Amino acid sequence: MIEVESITFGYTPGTPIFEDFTWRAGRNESWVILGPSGCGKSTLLSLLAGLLRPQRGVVRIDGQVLTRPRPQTGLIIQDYGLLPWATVRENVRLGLRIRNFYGADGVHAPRDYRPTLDVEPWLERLRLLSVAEHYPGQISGGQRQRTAIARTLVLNPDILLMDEPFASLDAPTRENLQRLVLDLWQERGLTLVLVTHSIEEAALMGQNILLLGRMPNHSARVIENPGVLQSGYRDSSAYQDLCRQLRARLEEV
Ligand SMILES: Nc1ncnc2c1ncn2[C@@H]1O[C@H](COP(=O)(O)OP(=O)(O)OP(=O)(O)O)[C@@H](O)[C@H]1O
Repeated sequence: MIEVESITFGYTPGTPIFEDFTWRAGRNESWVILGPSGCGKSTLLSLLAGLLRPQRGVVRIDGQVLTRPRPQTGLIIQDYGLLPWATVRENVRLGLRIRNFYGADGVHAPRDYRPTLDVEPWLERLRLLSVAEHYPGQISGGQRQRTAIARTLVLNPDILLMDEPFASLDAPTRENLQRLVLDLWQERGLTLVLVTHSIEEAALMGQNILLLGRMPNHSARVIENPGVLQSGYRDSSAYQDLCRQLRARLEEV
C-alpha cells in the first residue's frame, strides 16, 4: 500500500507543486498519473521512489515512512538508464550484482553471497536472448526498454514505477510493451504506477487514473477504469468514452 499523506513539496520556497496533498494506492493496483506538462507527474514519482522528500507530510509504503529509496521499488525512466558499454545480459545483471554487493537493504552486504545470477529466465521472458551479447547502441528502442524492464524485474520488486516509459517508441512497439507490462503486473502481483501525458495510454494501462492539474495540486482527482483488463478493451466503446472524458477533464485544468 502506498500512502501519500498531506504532503507539501516544492523545489523552491513559496512555489509548492503539491500542497497538503493526499492519495492512496492499494497493493496490486495499477495507477496512471496523467496531467499536463509541468504539473508535477515526475515529481510525484520521485517522491514515491524516495528520491525526493516532502517538506511536510509523509509518504508511507506498507506502513513504513519512506526516507530513502527502498530496494523493493523498481524505477524505470524514459531514457532506460542502460550502460552503453555493457551488453544486454550485463545490463540485466547489473541490479543483481549491486544487490549482492550491498545487500537487500542497500547498506549491508549479505552474509550468504549468492554468485548465481539468474537473469536467463528474464532474458527469455522478455525475448532478449538473441540480442543478449549486443550493446544498447546495437538494439532497437523497444529492445532497450525490454532490457530496462528485465533489469528491474530480476530484482523481484513489489512496486514498479515507470516514467513515460514508451514515449519514444513507435505505435506497434508501444502497444506490444503496454500489453507486456499489463501481463507482468498481473503475473508478478505488482503495484504499478506509470506516468504519462498520453490520454490513450492512461486509459489502456490505469485501473485507476490520478489526474493532476495546475500547481499546487491540493487533492487527488481519481477516475476509475475497471475495464482495463478486459480483452479487446482497446476497441471498446467504454475505452473511447473514457478517452473523451479524460480529454474534457484535461481541458478544464
Ligand atoms: N530539479 C528541479 N528543480 C527545480 N524545478 C524543477 C525540477 N524538476 C522539475 N521542476 C519544476 O517542477 C514542476 C513539475 O515538474 P515535473 O517534471 O514533475 O512535471 P511533469 O508533469 O512530469 O512534466 P512533463 O510532463 O513535462 O514531464 C515544473 O514546473 C518543473 O519545471
